[in-house]
This record gives sequence, structure tokens and C-alpha cells, in this order.
Amino acid sequence: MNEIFQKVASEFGTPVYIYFEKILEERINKVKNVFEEINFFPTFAAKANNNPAILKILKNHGFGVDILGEGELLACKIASIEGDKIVWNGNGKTKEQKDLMKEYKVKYVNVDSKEEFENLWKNGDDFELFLRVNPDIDAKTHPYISTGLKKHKFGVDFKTAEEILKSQKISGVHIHIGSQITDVKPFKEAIEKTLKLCQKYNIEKINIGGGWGIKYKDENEINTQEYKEEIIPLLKNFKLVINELGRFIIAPAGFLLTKVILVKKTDEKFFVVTESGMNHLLRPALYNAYHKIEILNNSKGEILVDVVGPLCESGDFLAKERKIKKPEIGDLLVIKNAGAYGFSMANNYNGTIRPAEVLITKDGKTKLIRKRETFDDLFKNVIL
Ligand SMILES: Cc1ncc(COP(=O)(O)O)c(C=O)c1O
Ligand SMILES: N[C@@H](CCCC[NH3+])C(=O)O
Repeated sequence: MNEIFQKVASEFGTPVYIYFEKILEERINKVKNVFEEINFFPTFAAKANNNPAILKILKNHGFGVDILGEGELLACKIASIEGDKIVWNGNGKTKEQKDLMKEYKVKYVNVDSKEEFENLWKNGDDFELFLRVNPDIDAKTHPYISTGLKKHKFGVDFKTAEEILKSQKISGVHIHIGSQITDVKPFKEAIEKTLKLCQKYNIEKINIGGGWGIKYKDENEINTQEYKEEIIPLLKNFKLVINELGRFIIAPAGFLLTKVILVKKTDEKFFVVTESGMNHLLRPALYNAYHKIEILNNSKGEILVDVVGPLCESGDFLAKERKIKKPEIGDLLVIKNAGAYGFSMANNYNGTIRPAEVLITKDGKTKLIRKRETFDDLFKNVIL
């Protein structure tokens, strides 16, 4: 892999996100294997990675796309993904968005609240509406990405769900209790709780959301075999089961390649300053998330460092107290598991530009799938 990283750096420059089609396909196959015995329609959560070239690969493997708004819809259009393969999510849909959904013939809509239902959907129209229920289950993940407890803004409680399900306009239910969940149990509890509601109202379609966790540090990735044994039997009687995985599919296939700008020594510690910080990979700053980091050089010694970005915040870091190979100015640094919520949460803080994206195809070719932004892009909408 290191040779490919060197090649991409000299061909396209850094910082750059790199995705391996081969790893992506392995992940796709893992998911398909779990659901092979039931009536299953997989969608991919575009919030994890909205590059249309990635969406196209998923489309070619039979995946639809879970989207949230106009931008992610446009990504689908660019990837030639039709409306009947799209699930529209979110807790703040507008009338204008509904018009867009009609125009693009979006098939599935996950309705988040009673208020939304009354405001937009009570006449049903031509959509397949799935009601997002909040099962009040602790997903035991980072609080910012936990979504299935009563205190969270998402979904409706079971009592409210019953009121809405009586209206007959709803074809299914939707559950999504959070992200980066590595234990099968909370998924099982949430589905079991929701099954009772489905039986009472004769609901034959279910969207079980996303949320499968991966191994970033010392946790185990979700056990797909256990998931298959424990959860698939609960879903056998549904006419349709949709899911919306993001991270599990794309995180391990993606890497952020960036360069060391400087190594700074203070009385306290060493700081490795790289071209990328919270602007290119926000997860460490936002969730104190851990990403494995490797320095591509031949140095033998290791040192304890903070890997930081060049921006004006102390929260601008990629790793804290990390032992890495002794780095030098210009060394390449690889950040792993960066395929999900990497580029899609990148930003232009401090007037910086977002990285390029490169795909390594199955036959080992490099393909630029998003050009690096330019500084002119930053100000193209400015009017003096
Ligand atoms: C409604 C919904 N579906 C799917 C996902 C994808 O989640 P993940 O990337 O954890 O699989 C999310 C994000 O957590 C979400 O909010
Ligand atoms: N952005 C989060 C995941 C949130 C998923 C959206 N519901 C992350 O990087 O882990």
C-alpha cells in the first residue's frame, strides 16, 4: 500500500483522500452476506461519503442511497441514481424539498415527527412513508452520535407512533439509534421493541437504519455473524427490509494522506504539524475520535507526539500522545479509517481548501474523483 500512497502523492499532491475500490467491495460483500436470506434493499448513507464516484460503485452492487437534502440528491443525480433507489431522511424537511422529491420521484421518505407528518405528509401522495420511531435505547456510543434515546431530537415515541400509524398513510417504520455501535445488543433491543408496534398495525416494511461500528482503536468491529444469528430471524416476516449503513462500508476503504510541515519541540512535548487538521478530518476535534496514523519513512526510532493541524485552535489535532516513527519535514503521513465522515465533514476554516479525492480501482489504477479545491473557489460567491 505504501507504494501506492507515494505514487498518489507524487501524481496528485497532498493532502488527498484515497479510497480503495477493493476494500469497498469487501465491505459491500460483508453486508450483503448478513442479509442474504431476507427481502433486503441496502442503501448507503451519503452523509458518510457523498462522492458520486463512490455512490456509483455502490449502485453497481445494487445499493440505493440514503440522503438528507438537496446536495446529497444532486450527488445521486450525478451518479445516475434514480429516485426509486433513494431514501430521504432528516428532521427538518421543507415544502420545497418535498417538491424536489416529487420532481425526482424519490420513493422512500422517513418521517421524523408528528408535526412533520401533519405539515407535509398527511395526504400521503405517491411516497412510501416510513415513520421514524425513537425506541429509547442507549446505543452506548459517543453522546453526539447517539440518536435513539428519548432526549434526542430524532423520531417519535411509541405512543405518538400509534396515533400516526392509525392514519394508514404509513407503509413502514424506521429506526436508527446511533452510529459507531459495536455491540449487537442495542440493535436487537430496538428492533424487538419496534416489532410489537409493527405487529399491532400490520406494518410489513422496516428500515433498520445504519450504525454498525468499526475498529478504530482497541474496540472490536461489530460481529456480523452474531448480527446475522441474532437479528435476521426477527426480520424474516417483513416484506421489505431496508438499511442505511455508512461508516461500516466506507470508513476502512478510505485514507487521508497528508504531509508533515514541521516538528516542534517544547518543554512539554513534541508537536508534529501537518498540512491537515480539523478542516480536513474533523472527527478528532469533534468527538475526540481515534484514528490510526502511520508515518511513511524509514526511521527506526519512535517518539511520543501530538499530531496537530496548522489552524488557530487548540482543538485542532489529529492525535494526542501518540507514539509514531520519528518524523521529518516533508514526510508523508497516512490517517486510517478516514473514508467515512472524513471528506464529507471537511471544511474551509481559516480560509483553507479541501483535499482532492482519488480512487484506486480494482486493477490498481489511480483515478482522480474530486479535484482539490482552489482558493478562488472560496470566494467565488463574494460580492464587493
Ligand atoms: C438516519 C441515519 N441513517 C443512517 C446513518 C448512517 O450511520 P452509520 O454511518 O453509522 O452507518 C445515519 C448516521 O448516523 C443516520 O443519521
Ligand atoms: N459524523 C459522525 C457520525 C454521525 C452520523 C450521522 N448520523 C462521525 O464522524 O462519526
